[in-house]
Amino acid sequence: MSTLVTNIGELVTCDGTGEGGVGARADHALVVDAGRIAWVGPASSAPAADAVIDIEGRCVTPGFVDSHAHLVFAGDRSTEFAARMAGQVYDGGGIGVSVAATREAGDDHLRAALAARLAEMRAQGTTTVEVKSGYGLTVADEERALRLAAEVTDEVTYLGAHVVPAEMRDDRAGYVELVTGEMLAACAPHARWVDVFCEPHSPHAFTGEESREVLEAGRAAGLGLRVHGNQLGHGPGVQLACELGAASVDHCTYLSSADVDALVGCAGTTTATLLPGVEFSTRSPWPDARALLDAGVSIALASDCNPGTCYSSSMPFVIALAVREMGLTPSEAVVAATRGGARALHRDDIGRIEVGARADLALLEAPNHLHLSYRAGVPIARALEV
Ligand SMILES: N=CN[C@@H](CCC(=O)O)C(=O)O
Ligand SMILES: [Zn+2]
Repeated sequence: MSTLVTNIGELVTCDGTGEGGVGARADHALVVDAGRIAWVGPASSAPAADAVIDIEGRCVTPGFVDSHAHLVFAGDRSTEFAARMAGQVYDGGGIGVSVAATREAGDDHLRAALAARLAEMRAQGTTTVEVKSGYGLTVADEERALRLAAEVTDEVTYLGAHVVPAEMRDDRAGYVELVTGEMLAACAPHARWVDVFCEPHSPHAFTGEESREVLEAGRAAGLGLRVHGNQLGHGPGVQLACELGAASVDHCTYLSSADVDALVGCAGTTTATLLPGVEFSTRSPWPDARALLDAGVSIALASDCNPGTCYSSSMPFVIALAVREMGLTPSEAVVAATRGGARALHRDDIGRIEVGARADLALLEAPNHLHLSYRAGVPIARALEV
């Protein structure tokens, strides 16, 4: 069955044309057939279809592609957030609190919590989300998290190397061996990606050499690579991600000029995924997204929704922060949250509204996409059901 979506005041195609590549078109329409975009053009020349949706002059964008989220967890760390707002520094230690609560939780509880978080995201315009494990850290608990994640998304990431769990603190090498051996074997069948928290500034996370072991083992098991890098200070994460051909290196809060050069050099493969909700929730410095874009780095914006460093699932919030604090124009921020996220997942069927792409759409209660940052905090975006 075909559906004509018409009377779109502004259609944001993210097709690479126009300011920031946003490809905004006035008075457009599109046709959806079998879940794909079958036609795009001026509303006045739209073909007939089996059904019609009148958008009444509002704005339609690609659904947001949230390429970094940790959604399988139990427990609450709001007091940790409050302590940080009072000056406490984040070092990854709180992850252990979520690990303990998640191990305790039953499958039904975790499944329901995951579904609620996904519904919250969809209600704010997100139509694709990557989901990581990382709060289990035993073979059975990591396998369970990935199995649950695979029930709701194709973008599933094995993050057994989130931190060294408390019970193995005195045997880091043993934990890396587990992550790259038995745990990987149990988890790889459920996952598309492997990720590692490469952070020498955290006593809980992994060094550059440990991270390399994790990534190389994941790649040998057929997984694509992602890296948490350069979050808490300067470090090897970005260089490692570029060297190994990771799809994405995420955070990039502290970058040297050599890191930026490396990201420019690997922009065809590796996207720098910026997570401004984390800078907001940890009182960290803002990455200079403007400088990265001007240098030729491939950038994306994602929520990093997680119980520790950013318990916000809102891509509009991320867009507003990137505009207000990181130097992106409103158009560039929308592109980074859609087509940029798709690039970070090595996908070209999402994040854009062009013939052949998936019909994953967001509707704005607004005449144009500038309102996403102009009306920060107002719930104007939602996924459009076609
Ligand atoms: N930095 C590592 N992992 C998460 C935080 C996890 C947590 O604190 O629970 C992040 O992306 O910021
Ligand atoms: Zn993360």
